[in-house]
Amino acid sequence: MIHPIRIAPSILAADFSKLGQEVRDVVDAGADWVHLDVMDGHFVPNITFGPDIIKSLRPYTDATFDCHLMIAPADPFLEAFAKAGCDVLTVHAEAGPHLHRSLQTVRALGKRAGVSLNPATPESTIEYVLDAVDLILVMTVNPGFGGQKFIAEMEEKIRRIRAMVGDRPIEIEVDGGVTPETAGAVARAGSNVLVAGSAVFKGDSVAAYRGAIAAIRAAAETGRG
Ligand SMILES: O=C(CO)[C@@H](O)[C@H](O)COP(=O)(O)O
Ligand SMILES: [Fe+2]
Repeated sequence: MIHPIRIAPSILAADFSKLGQEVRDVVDAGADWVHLDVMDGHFVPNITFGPDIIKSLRPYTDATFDCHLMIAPADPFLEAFAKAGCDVLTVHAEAGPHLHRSLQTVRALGKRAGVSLNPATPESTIEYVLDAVDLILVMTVNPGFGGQKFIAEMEEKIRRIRAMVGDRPIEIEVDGGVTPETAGAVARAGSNVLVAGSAVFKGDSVAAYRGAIAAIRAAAETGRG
């Protein structure tokens, strides 16, 4: 199944003193989804925000809220993130021993279930949960921080995941170091949702956000062929 290219700016790189406005601006600038990086200082060495902040951002746009949960355990918090207005809830395969249960819980909450793999985690980890998954997020940096360098070895992993998914209607997302320079390769390998934090928010105006999103989208469309 061919999904559209979607650009999902990560507000991790936005100005935290005016997050609502940043969300509105980046959607006005052409973002398809808004990527929300939730970090707990335990699963990853950084802390960001939780469901209350996400709830406060919800009125600023109708765009899909793509919630990347870098927390362990995740299960006790899934309902709170669902109620906060997240549309996609992605848990890390490494975050707990009962991945299938986490994914079932997300779907039971009426949300799309995502699973994320750290760079060192092989795609075989998710082979037996594919029918419980709506989205696979391939980390192309080690999670925890924005502005890191894209790990090129992940292109092969995306390709293998694309083949493993087959005809299932699963979206493949890439996250970390995505720029107009790397977008073509990840789209060619088979991903369709491209997260970009610093590449978008390094701009200082809505016009700059629009230019960056358009450049990433154009590179992805060209790469996909
Ligand atoms: O999940 C993460 C980091 O853990 C990402 O979503 C980053 O926020 C992406 O930032 P850039 O690499 O695009 O600057
Ligand atoms: Fe992320």
